[in-house]
Amino acid sequence: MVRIRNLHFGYSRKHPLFQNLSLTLEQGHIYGLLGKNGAGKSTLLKNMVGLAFPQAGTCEVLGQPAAKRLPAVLADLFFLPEEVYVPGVTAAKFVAHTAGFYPAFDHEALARYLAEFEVPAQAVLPSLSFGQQKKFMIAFALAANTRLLVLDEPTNGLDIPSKAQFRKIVASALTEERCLIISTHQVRDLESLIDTVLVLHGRRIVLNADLGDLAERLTFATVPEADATALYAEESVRGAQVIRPNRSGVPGRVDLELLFNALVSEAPALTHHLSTQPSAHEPVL
Ligand SMILES: Nc1ncnc2c1ncn2[C@@H]1O[C@H](COP(=O)(O)OP(=O)(O)OP(=O)(O)O)[C@@H](O)[C@H]1O
Repeated sequence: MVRIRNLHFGYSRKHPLFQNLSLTLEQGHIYGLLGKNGAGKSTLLKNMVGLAFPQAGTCEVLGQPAAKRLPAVLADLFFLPEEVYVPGVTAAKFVAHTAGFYPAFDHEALARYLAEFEVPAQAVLPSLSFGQQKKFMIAFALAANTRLLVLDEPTNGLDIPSKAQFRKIVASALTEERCLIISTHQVRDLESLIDTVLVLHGRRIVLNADLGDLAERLTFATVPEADATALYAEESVRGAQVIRPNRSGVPGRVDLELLFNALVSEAPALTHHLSTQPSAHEPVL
């Protein structure tokens, strides 16, 4: 679906955002792209959808260079930016004018998603609240039924019930043929939704791991005091939050926020554990 090799990119030559960044994304998965503010999540997504061009290396989407923006690729790819723009027309008119660009567009699914999100289907789009506009565009993006769907910070601006509706709708829209990439810095919004976590840090992808695999390798706990078994520890009001090797092999819950903090603080014991422990999956680091 997406194949990036040795990508170099920066808005100025002096300050590269990515250096030798490589990443492969497959169909049938929901990827969560995590990174600190300014790490370059949106920019990486823009490279994938052909809105920013590699300075070196390659970025292929659906087997074609993303930068070529071939019509056949664009018909099978939907990118929803963080800031949504809606024209001054009704939802019905927007759909009538735009759905035709996506041959697999599913009108019934759109009606279902809008009902779930409680967005009035007949509204003039700019008269909707910002959150409602965003929900309308998320529903449209999912209904476009493209094989590749790229959502940049989709949960920003959504209220608490809408975030749960979002997770339910997105989970229902995944098929074996589709690949969804969702960027966020609000880790908890995606915890129960994604199956693979990508962490962008220090100009490259420092983690590309299946959540089930991580749950088999690591345990996450809050303990009175961290000891030498901890791969990473963080003080909290309730004690020390620790990541340890999972010696039992029984998968538990992955605390994405703690894992993210550990990775961006470049905890050497964790990095070593993840890069050396045997796994049924590809090496994660
Ligand atoms: N069009 C642009 N021209 C110049 N610099 C840019 C442009 N877009 C982004 N940048 C810079 O590139 C860096 C990465 O920005 P980007 O929006 O990709 O990060 P992000 O990880 O998505 O951040 P956030 O989590 O805050 O949304 C930032 O320092 C930003 O200022």
